[in-house]
Amino acid sequence: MASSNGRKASEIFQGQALIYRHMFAFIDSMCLKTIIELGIPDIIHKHGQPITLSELVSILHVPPARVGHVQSLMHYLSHHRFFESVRIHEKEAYALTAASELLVKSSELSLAPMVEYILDPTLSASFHQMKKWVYEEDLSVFDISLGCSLWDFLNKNPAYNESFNEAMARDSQMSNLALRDCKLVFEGLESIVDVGGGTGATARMISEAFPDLKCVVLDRPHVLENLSESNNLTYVGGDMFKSIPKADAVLLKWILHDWTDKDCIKILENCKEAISSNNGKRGKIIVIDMVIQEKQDEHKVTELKLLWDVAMACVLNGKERNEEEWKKLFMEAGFQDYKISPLTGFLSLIEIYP
Ligand SMILES: C[S@@+](CC[C@H](N)C(=O)[O-])C[C@H]1O[C@@H](n2cnc3c(N)ncnc32)[C@H](O)[C@@H]1O
Ligand SMILES: C/C=C/c1ccc(O)c(OC)c1
Repeated sequence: MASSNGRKASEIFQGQALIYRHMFAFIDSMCLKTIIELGIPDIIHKHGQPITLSELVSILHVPPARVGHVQSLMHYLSHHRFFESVRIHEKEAYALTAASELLVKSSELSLAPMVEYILDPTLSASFHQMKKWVYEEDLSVFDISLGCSLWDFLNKNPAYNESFNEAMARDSQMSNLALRDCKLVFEGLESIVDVGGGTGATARMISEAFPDLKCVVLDRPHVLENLSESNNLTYVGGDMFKSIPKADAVLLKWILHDWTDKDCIKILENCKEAISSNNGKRGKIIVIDMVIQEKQDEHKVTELKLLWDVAMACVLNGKERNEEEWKKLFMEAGFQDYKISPLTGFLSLIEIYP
């Protein structure tokens, strides 16, 4: 059977399925948010073994009439590997997977604060402004819906500021898992400044792994309130567009994807200035960010990187870049050479040399 436009019906139905998948993608987000709010990963974790539906709904005090709905939620999320469905004593039970272990709030690696931050209704509702955003030069979806940039919004709202910083720190804990093995990257350095280093989750790990390396975190003053310094870890409030403390190396983790090419070049020039006066030693910039590699990467990995690209474009007019785009930035900022290495599943580590 062919339709009037000549496509096979089966192809048309695939198109329909793709539309329905994307139409309901926000319900994926809400399912994720809901299991965190209900504390289901925490309950299974505390249970110490796979939990049956009846045990789960009893702990949650779910009214009998709603048990079937909780089952639907668990069935759907098990299909997506947030839970593993196993049988114990002839009954279906749910176990944690690698993904839901990361949603246990007490876990050192919990990403629950990241999900809660991203899915806050005020922030996520801003994405309804994407049509306007296409036409408004220079405005982010936040500029349109909240009347100010993300950074100004965070400055004005301490609760959001704290939630954002916590979300970013959680991501840094994750990349620390890989970064702590990159000893060669930090070898020979006497000092490093983590520009836009947030509350210092990355710098703290580096300062502990390298007790002789002097680590400085530069960030907006609002981010740095009430943080405790150590022997080799200090915090400086400031603006990376104005000046960056001098050091042998500069770390930029998840900074450049927040900014336009023009802003990135300014930041990189300031970084170059910061590493310029270390007694003839060859300093470097260490960038941790995504590199879009459509040819090498698995389809799913590229899908995630391209989704981040759209997200960063919406929230900050930023972007994720492919190697060519990165190279262009580095050369325009006056650097000679760079080396890209894989870090986590989707973040790369790029060393840039003057
Ligand atoms: C996406 S977060 C990344 C934080 C941290 N590097 C990480 O990966 O977890 C970007 C950081 O840049 C900081 N930032 C934004 N504008 C800045 C500026 N003008 N000077 C210094 N830091 C800035 C923000 O406060 C925030 O901590
Ligand atoms: C809703 C805003 C989220 C957000 C903003 C800036 C970032 O760099 C980021 O990635 C880690 C996420």
